[in-house]
Amino acid sequence: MSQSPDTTFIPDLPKGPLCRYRSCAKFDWKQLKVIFEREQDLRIKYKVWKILENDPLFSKPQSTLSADEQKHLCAMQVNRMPHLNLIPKEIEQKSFGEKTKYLMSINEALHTYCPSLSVKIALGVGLFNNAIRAMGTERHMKYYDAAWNRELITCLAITEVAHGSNTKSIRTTATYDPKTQEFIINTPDFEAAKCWVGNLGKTATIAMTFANLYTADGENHGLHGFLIPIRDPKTLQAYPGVLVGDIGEKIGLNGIDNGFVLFSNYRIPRENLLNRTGDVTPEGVYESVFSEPGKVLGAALESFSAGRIGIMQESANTLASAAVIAVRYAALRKQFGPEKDGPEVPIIEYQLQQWRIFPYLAAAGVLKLAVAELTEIYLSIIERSQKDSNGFEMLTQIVSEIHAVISSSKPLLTWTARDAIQEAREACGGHGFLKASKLGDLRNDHDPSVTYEGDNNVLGQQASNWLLRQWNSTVESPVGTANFLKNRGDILQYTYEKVARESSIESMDFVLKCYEWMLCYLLDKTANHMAKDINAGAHRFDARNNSQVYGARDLSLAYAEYFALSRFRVRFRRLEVNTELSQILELLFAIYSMWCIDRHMTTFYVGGFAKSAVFAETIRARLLAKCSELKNSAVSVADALAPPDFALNSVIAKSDGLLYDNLQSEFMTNKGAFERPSWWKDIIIPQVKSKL
Ligand SMILES: Cc1cc2nc3c(=O)[nH]c(=O)nc-3n(C[C@H](O)[C@H](O)[C@H](O)COP(=O)(O)OP(=O)(O)OC[C@H]3O[C@@H](n4cnc5c(N)ncnc54)[C@H](O)[C@@H]3O)c2cc1C
Repeated sequence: MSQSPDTTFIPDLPKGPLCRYRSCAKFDWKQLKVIFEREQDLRIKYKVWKILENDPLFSKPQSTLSADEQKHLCAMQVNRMPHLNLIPKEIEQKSFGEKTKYLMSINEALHTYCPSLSVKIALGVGLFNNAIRAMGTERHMKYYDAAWNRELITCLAITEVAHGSNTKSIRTTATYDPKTQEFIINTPDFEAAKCWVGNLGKTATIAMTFANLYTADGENHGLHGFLIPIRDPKTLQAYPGVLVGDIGEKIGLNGIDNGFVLFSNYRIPRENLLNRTGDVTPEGVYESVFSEPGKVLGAALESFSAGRIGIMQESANTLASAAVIAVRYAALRKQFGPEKDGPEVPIIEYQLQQWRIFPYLAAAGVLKLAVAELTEIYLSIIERSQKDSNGFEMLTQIVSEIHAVISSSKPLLTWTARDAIQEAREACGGHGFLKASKLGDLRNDHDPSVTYEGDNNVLGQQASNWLLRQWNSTVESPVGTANFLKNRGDILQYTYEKVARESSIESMDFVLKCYEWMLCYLLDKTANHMAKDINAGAHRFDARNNSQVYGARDLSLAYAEYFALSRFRVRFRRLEVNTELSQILELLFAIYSMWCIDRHMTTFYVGGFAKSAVFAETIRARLLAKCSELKNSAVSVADALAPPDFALNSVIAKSDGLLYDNLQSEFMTNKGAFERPSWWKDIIIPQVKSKL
């Protein structure tokens, strides 16, 4: 066994009522924490949280701010960033992968503190600069530096009023004028106005905008990225020809100014075309490294994968926060007891409560590790592509598998977090509905992540399309996520009895074999369904759309779960940890995987994998037994997943466990709690003289 990592930088937790359960755990929660997250990443996060906690600009507002106040505060906080020295100079010497990982850790820490803040920075610096790297050339590096130094406020404008998911139908035009060597940007009508663009509403000074590139001969060369000045950076006044505004208050993320813009024959220099994949000569001749315009768009959009990975990391943290709040609360909250006048039982003791919240705690642990694995794979591929002289071409080839993993995993992560928040809200009863519980803010700020950077239901189809291509031709899986498909003949013959004979149901192998069967079955079913429709004369488009429900959609999600579970196993096997840590990790795997299989139960029976009730009964009994086993360790697992109190910021889940003291202080000090309302006179009914 290797030496234990240093955990002394992780602050101890205060003693208090949670120690009743903490003392039952057999493992060291800090050691578990550095399994969920690398020591160096955690150090970065703790540093960020400490800096924010000590800066008054980041102290929590006493009351809910208006949308405009939130935007103001968030923009001020963004401006404060360079002065906080979060990024050391040495980072420039690090490899691309290490540097990106460093920035990702900062992003995660900021996101846990305030999603608006991290998204605003990610849009304004991270995504913008990634896109410049992927689509721009040397002449655009000045924008890269300016965005990094906050001299420019940037945004990414893809979506239009009438087109979001279907980017290919975007209608903004950029027509080249060889006489002046400029592009003329035009919005044909309101439906083609760019909209929902983060940072654009009130602040952006430049927009990376996707528009159809037309040459003077009238030919459309497809979508390209353009750097379009929006506002004067000195005055924030919009330039003539640019009609820009804010779309108004949203359900959450109101620290970000989402905006719309219409361009009226607005001219920009030729050099503002991001020309890594396609260019226009000064004379007006279009040149592209790709023969098909569609490929240009695909390659360009691929640079947004890093954003989706960021969303997954953030969602894993949101999922963890929701589970932590629910678990700590359940350990402290008591309701009912066996004896009429006897002591009450903490609600964590109830099987129903365990079954509702422990799968999310387990999911947080498993998915955190899976996302870490995916991040490593992704960064290593990008690094390889950058070293290769023909990097872009290579990236577009290898990336299709990673794209499939990302396209299925982003929905899995964001939906699991969404569901965890709601279950946690209910699991914390009325107090969970208090704004100070944080669950409402978690919900509202997390919610759009199922839509942006690719709507989950649309994105998932890209994964199932890739899987179907593997199924219908030779399997090409350089990352190895679908190599098992080569063995489809045998796998389709699997039954529960056969798999259970070969692999103990306690083992990770058992779970992965169940998944391999399910994926082959869903692929077979979906492919046959499509083929049948096409043979009957249906258009391919309709055949694909009509094979989503109970087919391709389930396939995509199951593939993401399979990826997460199999990468967890890879990481688990690599770990050199003591028995106690090993056992708790296996327990989390067992709970999450049994819970997932239970949710796919219909498929296992419809597809003939299971025939008698034994399979369902075994899975469910095991899920309940494992939840019960986790009960005494759940608080410590939650501690290992939890950010510090400052970032978690939930009055019902502080690490001191003083639930009612903290609630009392919240009730007693909330602004205006004891004040007569200013409008009291409006509700006084004039007293009629008593007739008595
Ligand atoms: C908070 C927030 C921030 C955003 N920030 C930005 C930004 O900075 N820049 C930017 O350009 N955009 C941004 N967007 C826009 C975002 O990218 C789009 O909303 C997203 O791509 C989805 O597009 P849409 O809204 O047009 O939905 P649509 O594509 O119209 O989808 C509507 C519904 O139809 C379903 N649907 C669509 N097609 C199919 C199909 N083929 N099969 C089955 N179902 C289908 C979808 O699943 C969805 O439920 C942001 C959005 C939000 C909410």
